[in-house]
Amino acid sequence: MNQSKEQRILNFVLQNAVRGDPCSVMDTIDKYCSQKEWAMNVGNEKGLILDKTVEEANPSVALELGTYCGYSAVRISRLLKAGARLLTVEFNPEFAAIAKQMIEFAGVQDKVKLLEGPSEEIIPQLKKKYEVDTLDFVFLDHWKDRYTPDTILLQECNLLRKGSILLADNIIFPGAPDFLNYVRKSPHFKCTNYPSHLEYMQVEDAMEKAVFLG
Ligand SMILES: CNc1ncnc2c1ncn2[C@@H]1O[C@H](/C=C/CNC(=O)c2cc(-c3ccc(F)cc3)cc(O)c2O)[C@H](F)[C@H]1O
Ligand SMILES: [Mg+2]
Repeated sequence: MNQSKEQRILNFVLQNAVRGDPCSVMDTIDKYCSQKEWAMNVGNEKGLILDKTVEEANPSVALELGTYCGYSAVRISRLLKAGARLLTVEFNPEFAAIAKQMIEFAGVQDKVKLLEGPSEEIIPQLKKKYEVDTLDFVFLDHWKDRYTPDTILLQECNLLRKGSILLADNIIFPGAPDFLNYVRKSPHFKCTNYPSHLEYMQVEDAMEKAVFLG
């Protein structure tokens, strides 16, 4: 049975990256996906915007929606302070299995909890089952039409506090127009746009930061 692209990416990391070195894992994925097979990792250009936003948030508890191969889970968790944790949500079992191995190879498994299942089911469980009080940082990078319903669900579940920072990928390409509308029109969010480019391509893209005002 021939391998998936995601399996090929993982194998390339296992054979070429340095075990326990998150930057080496990120660089190796970026090398493979820019030279051999494109994949929807946030990449290094938008990754720098992600880094700066994580550093600004300095989260104790961070949430990622859409783990995929684990590139941004490694990227985010490498910046977390001692005792801080990232909860990352992925409902595709193949992707979850790849991401789990990627996270362990990078040596960040003690900071990352991969939650397998749909975000709409997991978000309502975060307080009771995963002992979350509120979220300091949320990275949205899953299906683009789910950004808005999940942002509303996070509020309904009382998971955001004054100053919680949301960062959304792919605002231009593939685009998340309803999310952009929702957060920019809402009196509960202060929004900032960060123009960038689609990962590994010279196509315009952007990220949107939305700070919850309470
Ligand atoms: C809905 N609830 C979910 N719960 C848990 N895991 C989920 C859920 N929904 C999806 N997942 C999981 O999250 C991931 C989904 C990522 C989607 N990302 C993209 O589509 C995406 C697409 C492009 C793109 C650009 C140009 C082009 F020509 C083609 C594609 C670029 C990007 O940076 C993206 O992020 C994963 F696949 C899915 O199982
Ligand atoms: Mg993306």
